[in-house]
Amino acid sequence: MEIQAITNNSPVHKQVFLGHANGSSDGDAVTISYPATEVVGHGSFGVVFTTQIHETGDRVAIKKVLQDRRFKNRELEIMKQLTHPQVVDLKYYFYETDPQGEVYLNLILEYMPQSLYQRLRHFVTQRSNMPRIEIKLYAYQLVKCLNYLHTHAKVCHRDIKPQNLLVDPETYALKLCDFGSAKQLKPSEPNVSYICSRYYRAPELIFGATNYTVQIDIWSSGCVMAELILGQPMFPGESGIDQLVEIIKILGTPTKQEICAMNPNYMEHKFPQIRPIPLAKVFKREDDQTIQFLSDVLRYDPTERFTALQCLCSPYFDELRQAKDHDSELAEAVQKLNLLDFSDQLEFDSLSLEESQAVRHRLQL
Ligand SMILES: Nc1ncnc2c1ncn2[C@@H]1O[C@H](COP(=O)(O)OP(=O)(O)OP(=O)(O)O)[C@@H](O)[C@H]1O
Repeated sequence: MEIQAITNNSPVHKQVFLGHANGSSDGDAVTISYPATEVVGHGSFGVVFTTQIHETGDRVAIKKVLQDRRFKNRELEIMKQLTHPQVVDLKYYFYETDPQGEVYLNLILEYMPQSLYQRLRHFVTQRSNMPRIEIKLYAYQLVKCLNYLHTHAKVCHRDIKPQNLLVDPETYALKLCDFGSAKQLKPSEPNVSYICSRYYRAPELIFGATNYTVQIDIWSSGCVMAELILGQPMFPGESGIDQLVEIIKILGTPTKQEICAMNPNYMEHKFPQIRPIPLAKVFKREDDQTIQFLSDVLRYDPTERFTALQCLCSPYFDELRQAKDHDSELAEAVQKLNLLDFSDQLEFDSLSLEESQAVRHRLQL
């Protein structure tokens, strides 16, 4: 879904709740005003439009979704808990009722100028490639975001794709949006496997697993990064099962052990034996570190697949860490985005003291 806005002059005044009030119920109410906007873009779950808050001058995106009165809105509950530089911030929210009595929830979000999908299309239509360093900056921010989401908030996004990654090509900032499919996964409770957009679905989801982990987001992230390099989806499946065929064409047939790691209940083991194509052949112009990173991330076995923290520590990102010693455009971007700053409370809180010291050392902090 794209966003657009047509504004007229009369401002709207709204009583709204703060996105991050203390306590679990609706927090403090404040009044804000903004130019009336007419919605033009429609998505599967609602509409998103953009405006500017008069009182603060902040540009925002307002996502309006139909609220089922029987349930708490999970997207709202999750967004209220999240604060991280690589997560689109929930500034305020409010409810409104239309003349038919339907209730809508409006999420007022920090605005970002483009999606990564639009950014990639810009290069594809110019018949050029996204610069390698731009890909690396986005990939780093994505795994930094996932480390926070998976280890601190214990949330799995479940719909990582270029359309849900918002970027600012001027600063190279990247932020994750659309927590409409996100969920806190509990090891003892099954979860539906029919989530995530097709090209980015982890193989364990295609195998129908209901005991999957946050590692499904890592697979999707690998697919996104591969797409930024190739200029097109790496696994463009035409249907649910064809998605698996596309994966097998490159990674080869999964072994029995790998199938068992993806879904121990999957009994059908009859697959044609296809040999893997080395990733160095798929990504002919990429260096060894890039190839190694992609092969660490695009693994069938979710327990073998790198975690977000292992991704952050990958030598692939050393170029960003080393940039701080140079006087360059890259050093400036890394510094302005605070990419080498980590919070013990938000990003390393699942680690022991020794582990977090070792990680800090590896991340050259
Ligand atoms: N904070 C934001 N700033 C700018 N654009 C945004 C923002 N949030 C969402 N968008 C735009 O709106 C689109 C749809 O947003 P989102 O994915 O949250 O809605 P959705 O109804 O879940 O959409 P979908 O059709 O993907 O299911 C995004 O792909 C992006 O282009």
